[in-house]
Amino acid sequence: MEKKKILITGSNGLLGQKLVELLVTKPHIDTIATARGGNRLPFSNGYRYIEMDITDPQAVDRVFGAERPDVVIHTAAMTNVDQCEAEKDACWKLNVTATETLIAACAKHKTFLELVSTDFIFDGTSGPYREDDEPNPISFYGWSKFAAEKAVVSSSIEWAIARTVLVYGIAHDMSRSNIILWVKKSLDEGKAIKVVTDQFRTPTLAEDLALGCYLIADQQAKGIYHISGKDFLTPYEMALAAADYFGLDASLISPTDASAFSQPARRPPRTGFDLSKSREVLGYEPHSFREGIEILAGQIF
Ligand SMILES: NC(=O)C1=CN([C@@H]2O[C@H](COP(=O)(O)OP(=O)(O)OC[C@H]3O[C@@H](n4cnc5c(N)ncnc54)[C@H](OP(=O)(O)O)[C@@H]3O)[C@@H](O)[C@H]2O)C=CC1
Ligand SMILES: Cc1cn([C@H]2C[C@H](O)[C@@H](COP(=O)(O)OP(=O)(O)O[C@H]3O[C@@H](C)C(=O)[C@@H](O)[C@H]3O)O2)c(=O)[nH]c1=O
Repeated sequence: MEKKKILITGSNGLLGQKLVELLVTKPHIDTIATARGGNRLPFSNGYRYIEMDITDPQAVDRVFGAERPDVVIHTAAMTNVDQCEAEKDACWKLNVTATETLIAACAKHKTFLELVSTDFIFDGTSGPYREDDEPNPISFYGWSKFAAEKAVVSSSIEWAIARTVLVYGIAHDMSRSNIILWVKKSLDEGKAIKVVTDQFRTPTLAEDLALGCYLIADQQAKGIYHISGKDFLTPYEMALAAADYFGLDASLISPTDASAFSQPARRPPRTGFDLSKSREVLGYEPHSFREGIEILAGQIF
C-alpha cells in the first residue's frame, strides 16, 4: 500500500518533536522532519531529517520538489509572544511570509497544508471559544497567526487549521520553557513566584496536540479544529496543581493579576476551547490536566 508522506516544519520544537515521535509509530506514514539548523531529536530511526529554513523560498522549493509530500503539518513559528511584540518584522517574516511560501509550494505540488494556530487570535472576552467564533487579536503575535490563517483560508489549496492553547510538556534541547516546567524549576530552587488568577486557559499536553494534529493529517480533514486540553483553569490553579503533584512548597506561589503582572504584549484574559467539533469529527479526546502532568513527570525522571 502506498504510504502517506507527511512533512513537518519546525520538527525541533516542542510540538514538532512529539509529532515525529508519534508518526514513526505509524507504518502507513512516511515521515519527513524538517527544521532550521541541525536535527535536535535524540533518535534518528523511523524518519528522515532534512534541514529546511522556511524563510528561505529556495530551500522550501528544493525540498518540496524532491519530496513531494502529501501533507505538511506546519508547526514552525516565532512563539515568544513578547518577542513578537518587540521584533514585529521578524515575527511577520516567520509567522506570515514563510506560511505564504509554504502555501505556494503546496499549490505547486498539490500538498494538503495543516497550519497550527492559537487561541491568541481571539480577544479573550468570551472564552471558551468554538471554531466559528469571531477572531479579534490583541497582540502582534495573535495578529501574525490570524494573518497566516487568512492566507491559508483564501488560498486554492486543501487545508486545515489546528488551533491550540498554552502547550505544556518536555522535549529535548527545547528553545523555550512552558508553564509546568517553569513552576517546577522555580519551586525546586525555592524561588517565590507570582501567578495570574485572571487569565483562563485550557492548557494542552504536547502529546495530545500531536495526536490531534495527526488525526487531522491522516484523515486530511478540512477546516478549522480546536485541539486543546479539556480543563478550564487559571495559571494560578495550574501552578498549584503542579506543586501538589510534585510535592513542592505551594506557599512559594502567590496569586497576582494583570494589574500587577505586566508583560510587553497583552494576553487575552479568557480563552480556552470548546472541543465539541474535534471530538465529534476527529474522535479527539485529551488527557486531564492532572494526567498530563503525570505523563510529563514520567519523562523527567
Ligand atoms: N506553545 C504554545 O503554548 C502554543 C503554540 N501554538 C502554536 O503551535 C506551534 C508549535 O508551537 P511550539 O512547538 O510550542 O513552539 P516551539 O517554539 O517549541 O517550536 C517552534 C519551532 O519553530 C522553529 N523555527 C523557527 N524559525 C524557523 C525557520 N525559519 N524555519 C524552520 N523552523 C523554524 C524553531 O526552531 P528553533 O528551535 O531552532 O528556534 C522551533 O523549534 C506554533 O505554530 C505556535 O504558534 C499555539 C498555541 C499555544
Ligand atoms: C512568566 C509568568 C507567567 N505567568 C502566566 C501567564 C501566562 O498565562 C502563563 C504562561 O506564561 P507565558 O507568558 O510564557 O505564556 P504565553 O506567552 O502567554 O503563552 C502563549 O504562547 C503562545 C505561543 C500561544 O500561542 C498562547 O496560546 C500561549 O500559550 O503563565 C504568570 O502568571 N507569572 C509569571 O511570572
